[in-house]
Amino acid sequence: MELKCFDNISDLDRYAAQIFADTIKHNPRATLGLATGSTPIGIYGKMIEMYNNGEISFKDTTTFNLDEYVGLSPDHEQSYAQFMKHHLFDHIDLPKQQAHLPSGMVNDLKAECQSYDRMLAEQPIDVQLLGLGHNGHIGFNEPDQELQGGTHIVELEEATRAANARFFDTPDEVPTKAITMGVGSILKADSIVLVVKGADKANIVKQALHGPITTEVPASLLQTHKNVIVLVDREAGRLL
Ligand SMILES: N[C@@H]1[C@@H](O)[C@H](O)[C@@H](COP(=O)(O)O)O[C@@H]1O
Repeated sequence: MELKCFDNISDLDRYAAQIFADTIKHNPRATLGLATGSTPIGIYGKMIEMYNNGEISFKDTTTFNLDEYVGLSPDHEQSYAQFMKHHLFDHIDLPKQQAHLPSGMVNDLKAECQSYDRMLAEQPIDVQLLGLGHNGHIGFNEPDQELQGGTHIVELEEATRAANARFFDTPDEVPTKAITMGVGSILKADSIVLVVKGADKANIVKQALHGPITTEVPASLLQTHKNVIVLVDREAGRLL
């Protein structure tokens, strides 16, 4: 695992975006694993700048997002589908049919999980972007006695719902379930970029990187991957 600590958030965001840009330059047909949450917003901003400068094009890339809420339509303002449109997809040349998010709106969620896994198997992820939940979750893989390998439906922890309530009008509106890529699928990515920002994540990032490998801290399983780069700001990195 490689660790890089940044004094300046803009430098961190540029560094992360450059990893994705380099991947696309090396292979214009690359498959990118994308994440939501507040952490990647600045990174997407830098990717858009690079696209606008003519440095990169997404026209032949494929993207897979980690997760989506169950019960929110892709038009809902707080759906991850809207998040991605707003923060990245509407500003770049990625063809719509090459941008994949699991759907939390279909009747047969089990079939949706299987179909997402099939697509992931056909187009393995070259580089996966990850944020970190306060409880150590990655995607929406919550701490548990066991973790699932493939895409599955998860019951969100109250703490996770509370953390994400800031994006909704009222806390009750935060969905109770999500569909998420499993830890197994995340670990299949060729390389992983874990980004952690803010003092409130200092403790959990320390546990994830230096604590025991345990399903109770899903991000700790990243210690088993051969090619992970961890980018932290000064506050998040203060205990490392
Ligand atoms: N499912 C997402 C995760 O993919 C994300 O990493 C996490 C942290 O979010 P933030 O970056 O806003 O702290 O929140 C959500 O629960």
